[in-house]
Amino acid sequence: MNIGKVITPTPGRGLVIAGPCSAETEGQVMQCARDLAKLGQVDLFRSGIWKPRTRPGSFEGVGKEGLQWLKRVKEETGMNTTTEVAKASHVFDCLKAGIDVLWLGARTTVNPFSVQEIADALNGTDIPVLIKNPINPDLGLWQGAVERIYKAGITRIGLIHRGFSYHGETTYRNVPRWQMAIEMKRKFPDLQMFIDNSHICGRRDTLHEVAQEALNLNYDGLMTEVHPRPDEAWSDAAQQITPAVFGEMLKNLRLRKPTASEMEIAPLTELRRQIDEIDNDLIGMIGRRMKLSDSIGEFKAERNIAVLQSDRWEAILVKAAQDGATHGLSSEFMEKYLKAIHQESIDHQDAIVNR
Ligand SMILES: C=C(O[C@@H]1C=C(C(=O)O)C=C[C@H]1O)C(=O)O
Repeated sequence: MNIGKVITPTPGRGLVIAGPCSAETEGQVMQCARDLAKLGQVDLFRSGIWKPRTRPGSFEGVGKEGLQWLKRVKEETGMNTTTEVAKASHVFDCLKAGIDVLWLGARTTVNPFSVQEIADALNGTDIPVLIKNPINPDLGLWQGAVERIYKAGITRIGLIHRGFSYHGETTYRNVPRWQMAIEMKRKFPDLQMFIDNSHICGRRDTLHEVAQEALNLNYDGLMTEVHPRPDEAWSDAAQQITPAVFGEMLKNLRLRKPTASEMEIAPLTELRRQIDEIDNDLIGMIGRRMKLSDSIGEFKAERNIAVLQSDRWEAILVKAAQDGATHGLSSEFMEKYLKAIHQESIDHQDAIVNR
């Protein structure tokens, strides 16, 4: 793949996409745009024109009319503009109105029919496209959307990480699952990656820390929802902030260098060698552990005993959580690590008892 940048990087600072969740009135859009333009750091002004809402009856966007407001934003402030498209007619309307960048929302990425419809509508154009992750943590859908848009001839594509829907207690509106984004960066190293901290957080007080985490992970920039009067916003009020608060946040974020010169990172060579050695030892030890599990599997096979032994497993989990804590390992990590080991151990024994 030969993919170009959606936004040309500005040395020394991260890229910034900002604007209200929804375009509500011309006045609201223009006020937000003027205040954001004053910050002098906004590369792309965002605003939802068509809003995919979970249930009917809530504000579903102003529609086509709002595109003219975005046009005015560009004329008056010089900022490029972007909005979400969810079907072919949206694409045509945006192209006609001179919108600079389009984005596919999470509810679109999740549906290959919709993505293909948009890809077909884009064919023959060269407008840049940003693709949000799908609602559910399915990397294939995110990857598939990139491939469909690329096949339509679009050569400037970027990714927006907006987190994943999660059923259960969490402090996030959409859990980040950073590993999913790291994996997408591995698959598509040329694509710019933006953090949509607004949709991950769903609230104002954690926006900064999530944006900073993304910069620590070498993201190219952020997309944040900014509203002149957040509390009065017609959609997603709880996660929007004023242009002034946003400006403060930008000031306090620290951009990290992607890497450093060979000479500067030379001291890491020895530490990395030691890590390689430990990884090697760990793999060897896990292999040995599986051999013991195989022997237990043989024993169970002979006597027709169940593979899963819940009491033993529970005892291992409890002890490991304590041991892990004494070595500074989080209980979340210990649990994930042991579950992976346990599953491999079960798979080994299954192969034996099913023989
Ligand atoms: C190895 C055993 O079989 C299973 C695998 C376990 C493990 O890998 O630690 C623990 C309990 C069992 O669910 C066992 O019974 O001890």
